[in-house]
Amino acid sequence: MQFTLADLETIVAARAASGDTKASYTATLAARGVEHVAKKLGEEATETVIAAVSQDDASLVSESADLLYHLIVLLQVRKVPLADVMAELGRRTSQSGIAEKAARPDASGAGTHDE
Ligand SMILES: N=c1c2ncn([C@@H]3O[C@H](COP(=O)(O)OP(=O)(O)OP(=O)(O)O)[C@@H](O)[C@H]3O)c2ncn1[C@@H]1O[C@H](COP(=O)(O)O)[C@@H](O)[C@H]1O
Repeated sequence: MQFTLADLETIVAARAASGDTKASYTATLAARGVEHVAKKLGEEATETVIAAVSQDDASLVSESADLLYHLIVLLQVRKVPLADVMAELGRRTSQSGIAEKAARPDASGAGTHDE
């Protein structure tokens, strides 16, 4: 069976709850709080961007895994279930991203999706 983000969320929740900062990187991150985890997530996002534009596929896969892991830890520290994120993504499948952006209250009708 394929490993899923929900499986990772279960592992991360258990490791964060363990408080075992000697044995668990997750526990170390969680103990340092949301601001530290958010900073790490930003660093991993930057490393993923660099891999995307200038490194090979293996590097992009590795940096993407780091990015998703740190996002799961951030959600855990904020006590936001991954299921809430998946439900939001599921809700969005009812329309295209372009239609969604045009329907926003602040949409001016000008501009493109790249802005
Ligand atoms: N998927 C991951 C995962 N991806 C990345 N990392 C860690 O994220 C860190 C990123 O490296 P960096 O160089 O950016 O950070 P660092 O310099 O090591 O750390 P800082 O001092 O900067 O905080 C490394 O220590 C990686 O080992 C992960 N650590 C844990 N997991 C998963 O979480 C599970 C539990 O891990 P522990 O909590 O460590 O038991 C593991 O079995 C994995 O399934």
